[in-house]
Amino acid sequence: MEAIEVEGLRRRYEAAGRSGGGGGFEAVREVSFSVREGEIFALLGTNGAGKTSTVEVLEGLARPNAGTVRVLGFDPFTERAYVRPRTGVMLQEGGFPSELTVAETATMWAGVTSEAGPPGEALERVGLGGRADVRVKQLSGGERRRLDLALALIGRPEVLFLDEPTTGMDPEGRQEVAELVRGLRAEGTTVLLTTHYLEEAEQLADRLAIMQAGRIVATGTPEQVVAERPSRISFRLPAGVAAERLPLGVPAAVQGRTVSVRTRELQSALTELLLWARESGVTLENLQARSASLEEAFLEIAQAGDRADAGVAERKEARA
Ligand SMILES: Nc1ncnc2c1ncn2[C@@H]1O[C@H](COP(=O)(O)OP(=O)(O)OP(=O)(O)O)[C@@H](O)[C@H]1O
Repeated sequence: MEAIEVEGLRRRYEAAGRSGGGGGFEAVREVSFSVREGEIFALLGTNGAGKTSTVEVLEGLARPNAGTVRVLGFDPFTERAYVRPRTGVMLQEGGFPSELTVAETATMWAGVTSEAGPPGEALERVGLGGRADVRVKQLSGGERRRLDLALALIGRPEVLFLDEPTTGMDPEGRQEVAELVRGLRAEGTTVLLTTHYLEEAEQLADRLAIMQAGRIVATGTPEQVVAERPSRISFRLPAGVAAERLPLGVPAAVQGRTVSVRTRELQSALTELLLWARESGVTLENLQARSASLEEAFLEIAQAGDRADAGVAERKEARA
């Protein structure tokens, strides 16, 4: 069953001082995706792509301008009473009173959460068990994110929204949160997260969507998104061999003595290259062949989007 369903979602911010009609800014433009029960789904995109604007609608904090959104089968805005107790939300800025201690904050939060578990258990889970008596204002940025996460977990949610959960954490902290999120998935929790750490998304997400200027421009499993991008072969140009003599059908870029080739046919290009090297009696030093990473795929998509935006701006200028 689908835990989250988004169909044709649009969200517009009205220009200051006016409502309805034209003007304003459309931050989310016809976004559709779904997240299955027990799945980890990552929403990725450059700054301002529309991730938070989308997630806020799913959290019931804002009403869509168009389209439909369902969380556990309910409208999170109009049927908030059914959805809210079953979801956990970790916002980008928790904003809790900084004079309270970690334990007091968790206890206070448990008091306003229906079917809350023991606050201490949630703190232990995020590795803050030993920091219970520390005031919130004395926590590091990464520890505050952990506290935000503990609060999101207190109601033992079926669906968990994590908006940039690991921002400000050191690599070890990020790894711990990744482990925790995997543990939650094993228990059947559905997780929707936004992140700027692409490696994190690649390792953690069952499926993901990349947003650009309010639209989804790529979606699928991390492997599917990456598979659409060319792989890369690189090696040192053997002494006495001119780059033009290389057998690769695809244009190779030569920088200094390093040759790099981008290809969608990694296996056949590599076979061709290795056969040529054997026949020519040359050694290809520093030979590397690898599929694109999610980071490369992301950058390529983002740059293509920027070029498209520039094209639109140019056309608009030409018409003006
Ligand atoms: N309250 C608001 N009023 C007007 N415009 C807004 C408002 N909130 C966000 N925006 C605009 O909507 C766009 C999308 O913002 P959003 O915060 O959803 O992006 P994001 O993908 O979450 O970015 P980030 O990665 O920086 O958090 C941005 O251009 C932003 O400036």
